[in-house]
Amino acid sequence: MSKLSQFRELGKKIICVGRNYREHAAELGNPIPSKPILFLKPTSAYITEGQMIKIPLGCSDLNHEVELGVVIGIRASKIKQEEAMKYVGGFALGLDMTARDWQSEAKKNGHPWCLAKGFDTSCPVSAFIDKEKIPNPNNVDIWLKVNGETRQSGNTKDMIFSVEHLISYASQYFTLEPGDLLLTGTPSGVSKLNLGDVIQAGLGNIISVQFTVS
Ligand SMILES: CC(=O)CC(=O)C(=O)O
Ligand SMILES: [Mg+2]
Repeated sequence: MSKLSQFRELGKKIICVGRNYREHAAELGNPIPSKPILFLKPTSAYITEGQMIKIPLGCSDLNHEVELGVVIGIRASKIKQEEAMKYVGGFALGLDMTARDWQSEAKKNGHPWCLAKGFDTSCPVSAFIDKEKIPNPNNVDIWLKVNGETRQSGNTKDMIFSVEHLISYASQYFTLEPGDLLLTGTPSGVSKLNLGDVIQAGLGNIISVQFTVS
């Protein structure tokens, strides 16, 4: 697997992890999870560079969440943490775009986050990153700027649950298939976006992307 088009075409699922960084859980007033919090986005949420992030109709608080994405390379079901990296095909940078006003409302009412997290254009992604370029996914700088100003700056070493733990955990419940994308949660610094904002985000100097909000 060497091209983004492959993971988009093959990918059947976008599995996301919530509250995987203590500081992000704290900034939204959420408790620290004792096990991974998983949710799904539809693959219709994907966009790639050159496409615009659209503020969904009626949303008044669109937020950015920059995340390390793990692209599954080999079908995996009920695998152990120790063998998890064998199933990784590569990586990607992903943005878990979130309608925060809708998510807050859903949380208050005990409703699912489907609309708040899964609307069209809610999953901008980078090109596929070869596995060898990230020998240790649990120690990668991750950053995001809006109009040139740094908003998120973290490192995956601060994740509560490691990449291996997340893959193993998710595989106990979902069969992971080649091309599936696992978004591993966002560090602190999420903030509101406005029409015309330009987002730049990256993993250290391994990869960077740019998207405009329209
Ligand atoms: C509170 C959230 O939106 C959870 C989430 O997606 C995260 O990355 O953390
Ligand atoms: Mg997220």
